[in-house]
Amino acid sequence: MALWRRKKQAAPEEAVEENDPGAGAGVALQKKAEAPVMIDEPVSREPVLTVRSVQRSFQVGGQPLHVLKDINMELRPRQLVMLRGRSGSGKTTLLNLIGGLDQPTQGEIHFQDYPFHKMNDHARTNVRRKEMGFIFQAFALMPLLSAYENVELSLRMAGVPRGIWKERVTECLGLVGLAKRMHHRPFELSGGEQQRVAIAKAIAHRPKLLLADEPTAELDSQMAAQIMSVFQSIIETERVTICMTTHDPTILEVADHVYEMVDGKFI
Ligand SMILES: Nc1ncnc2c1ncn2[C@@H]1O[C@H](COP(=O)(O)OP(=O)(O)OP(=O)(O)O)[C@@H](O)[C@H]1O
Repeated sequence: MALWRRKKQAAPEEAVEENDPGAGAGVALQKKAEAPVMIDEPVSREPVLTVRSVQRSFQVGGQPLHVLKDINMELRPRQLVMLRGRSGSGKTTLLNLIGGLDQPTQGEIHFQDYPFHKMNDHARTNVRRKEMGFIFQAFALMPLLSAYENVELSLRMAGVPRGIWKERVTECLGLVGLAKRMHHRPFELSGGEQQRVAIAKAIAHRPKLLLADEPTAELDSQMAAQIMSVFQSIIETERVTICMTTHDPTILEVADHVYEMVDGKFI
């Protein structure tokens, strides 16, 4: 049974919760090839992000360690792109560059019209706050705040006017199927539910690009499928592009593109 169908555009609340592991429903991800055609506004062909001839080295014990070697890639509007590779292959290093958290040793990174490779920390931080969402360990949920307050915090940080917080927080928690868990704190939620709050938090300020580092790593296969279903859903409803790292071969089928990384290069 498909977990979520684009044609129907069901409320994701319904889509996720009908597949609650407790309900015994089977979880099957919707393959890209089977996606029904939607009548919608045209999607721009301009890349959201371009990576050109990027290298990243670190000095370790006085010697250069070449972690990324001539990386070229593109992220297009409303794509779900996965970076796959063994531990230590360089996925997180690349995601950090894409997100403007770090800069390349050589090469160019363009996020929309912003040349990240030339911009200073402050300028990249400003772009990141407004235009990007992160699902990284370092941007984890605040343990003492409820799901609602966690999402609200990200709107506050992004400088979104207070008057629209309530509506947007409620909307985002609904999008990830957590309308009924709004006032729970992280420890009162399952691992998959916590990850869904992290998604709501990352998309609340309407970023163009959502970056996720191993978003399914701690989850069982059914919960991982739910997270991928939420990603498919928000690509449509929020018109966001998603780039994520993964080790998990079972979720690759929902990607628009998979970049396979070995020893700092794409193969
Ligand atoms: N700041 C740094 N200084 C020195 N070496 C680093 C630094 N950051 C990453 N590395 C090295 O770069 C290599 C790639 O690390 P990275 O975290 O990108 O791999 P990964 O593919 O994300 O691995 P995992 O799947 O385990 O998270 C590793 O050998 C790591 O030790």
